[in-house]
Amino acid sequence: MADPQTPPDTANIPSGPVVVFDNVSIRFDVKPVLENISFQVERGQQLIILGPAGTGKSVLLKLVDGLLEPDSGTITVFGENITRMRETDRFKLRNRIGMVFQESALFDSLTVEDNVAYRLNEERVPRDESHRRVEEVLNFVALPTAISKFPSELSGGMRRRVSIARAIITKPDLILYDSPTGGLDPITSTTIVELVVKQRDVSHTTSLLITHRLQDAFTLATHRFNVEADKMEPIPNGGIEDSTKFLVLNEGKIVFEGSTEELVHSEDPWLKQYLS
Ligand SMILES: Nc1ncnc2c1ncn2[C@@H]1O[C@H](COP(=O)(O)OP(=O)(O)OP(=O)(O)O)[C@@H](O)[C@H]1O
Repeated sequence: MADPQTPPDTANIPSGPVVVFDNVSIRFDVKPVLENISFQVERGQQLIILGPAGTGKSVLLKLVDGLLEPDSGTITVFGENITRMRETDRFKLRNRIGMVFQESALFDSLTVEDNVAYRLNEERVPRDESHRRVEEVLNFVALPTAISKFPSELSGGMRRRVSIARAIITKPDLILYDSPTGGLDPITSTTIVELVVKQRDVSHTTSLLITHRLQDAFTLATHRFNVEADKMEPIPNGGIEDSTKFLVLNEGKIVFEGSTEELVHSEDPWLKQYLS
């Protein structure tokens, strides 16, 4: 690879939005989960998805990754309509997307190295190259000594780092984070948020990120990664990261879409209550 610190090669991404939902609906049995959802994510943007439990946030990410198909509407990713795509094409598309699943979703029987190299092994990348890339990416997530360990030997925060390493090893054009800080204590959560900010600011990868912690969402929106100092810092003068946008879902519908400033100044009573 693919030094994880260099920006992805975006030459093969057509210009225009990276993700477009046009009037997308999905139901399970008779239960509507997402209804008439339309939004788009521009290249280099970070879309933070908020909303109460069970409102369809994870389903939305799975639709982007082609793991679920909508009942109606159209989803375009990298300029391609993925709505009724053949599985082989969908597989190729997924190779360009890094997914950080809820609760890490590591394979317990595989070492950290084999978890992180999973996609490289699928692509039959030679073992020495794969090993080098795993080392690089584990350095990026500040976990170089965990390479031979099994997930059960790691803390929750370390497992989350491994999961991020696995998602970024292919240098994806799009990263989907499903609750990367879910279930972690506040201090560990901040270290994971710092890693997400680092990945965002070093590589400028487009991303969608679900979080239940409003504090994490606002940290993402108000901080940047200082490469020289190798740490996250607040944007000076109360600045806002302007590539950050918010989407708030409630009961399967979009109740807010816009910038950080628009979110915090919204007069919508439900939103004010949710954010309080
Ligand atoms: N494969 C599935 N089959 C049936 N129902 C499903 C499936 N996936 C999700 N659901 C249902 O869809 C609804 C939305 O689920 P989803 O996981 O997207 O919510 P969420 O907003 O991510 O919730 P949380 O914040 O708790 O993670 C829930 O009622 C869930 O039970």
